[in-house]
Amino acid sequence: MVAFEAVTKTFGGNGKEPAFTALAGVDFVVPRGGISGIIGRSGAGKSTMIRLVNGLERPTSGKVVVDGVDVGALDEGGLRSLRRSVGMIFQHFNLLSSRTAYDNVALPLEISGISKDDIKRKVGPLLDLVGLGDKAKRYPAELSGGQKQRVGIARALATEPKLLLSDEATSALDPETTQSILELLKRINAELGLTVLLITHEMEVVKTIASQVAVIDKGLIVEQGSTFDIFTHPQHETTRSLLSSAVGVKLPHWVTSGLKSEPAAGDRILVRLVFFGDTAFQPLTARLVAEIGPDVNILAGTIEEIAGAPFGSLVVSYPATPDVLARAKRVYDETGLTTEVLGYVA
Ligand SMILES: Nc1ncnc2c1ncn2[C@@H]1O[C@H](COP(=O)(O)OP(=O)(O)OP(=O)(O)O)[C@@H](O)[C@H]1O
Repeated sequence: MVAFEAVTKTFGGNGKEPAFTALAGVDFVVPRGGISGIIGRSGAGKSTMIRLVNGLERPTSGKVVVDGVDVGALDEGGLRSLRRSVGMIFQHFNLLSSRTAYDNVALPLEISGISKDDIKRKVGPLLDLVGLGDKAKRYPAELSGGQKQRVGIARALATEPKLLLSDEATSALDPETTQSILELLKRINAELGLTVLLITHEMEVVKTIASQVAVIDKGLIVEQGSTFDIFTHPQHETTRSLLSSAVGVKLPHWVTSGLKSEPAAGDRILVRLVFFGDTAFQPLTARLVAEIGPDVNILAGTIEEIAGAPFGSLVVSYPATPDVLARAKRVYDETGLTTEVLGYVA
């Protein structure tokens, strides 16, 4: 649906200031009908990517292709029709405060020259779809953040786009409202078959709804793939650091403060066990205890859902003696459990 082909984008460079490279050669494909995420820190180049998709910027080199069309080569008329087929939602909703929810949703249809009757036929069902059928006459000031974003979503859908771009759409919302907006986006994606491309700095957002993700750092995609793979096997340092607060268990300070990289006699080993796929459904802790004996401590654990699949992580400790270590290894080898040695404690 969208393809970035060796895209670079530099800003400035024609006056006294040197040119700034916002995108340094990006290759990225957004499959049709899916939900894809681009995640990165502030200034990484996320918004620039979105602005290249809807033609607000042109690439310095390379191509951005949307639904078979080279966006950089479009004239004004071409850009207008592109923008009708690409909906957009924003962090701060961008609603007109002088217009009711109904009139905000109607705006893109008015601009397209659609008759009042046809607008009426469209706006009502759109407000129903986003759960605001009873708020048509409310002004933005009378709506909560989540409700405003629902109006934003209905407005973005008014021109029946094939692609929905979401620029930090949940960043200004509390966690509960964020979840409800993400659920709505998921439903729209499934019911309308709309392709969704979202940019965010929040791993939670990607984890909840995106089936594939690209991690951008200083204008380069450093890692991309299925959300589950990226979350469970992050390769790049930026991904690991973005993930650290979103996935897996946090060890208590009293554990981390005493952690050593080499064992001394009598120490215990701390191991993170990661469960996913087939291993998520096996009674592995019982097996571990049966094999090692009762001296297995569970220090922390969680099971969460990543892109719809279960992912568990459990931190255990047991004596770091050769005999126990060999028995534990046998369990891991036989079950295919993924493990990571975190260190040793006295
Ligand atoms: N029009 C512009 N002129 C000059 N520099 C720009 C322009 N637009 C973006 N940049 C620079 O390009 C870099 C990438 O910006 P971009 O807005 O794409 O980042 P981002 O990942 O979306 O960050 P944020 O999450 O903070 O919005 C930043 O350093 C920014 O200052």
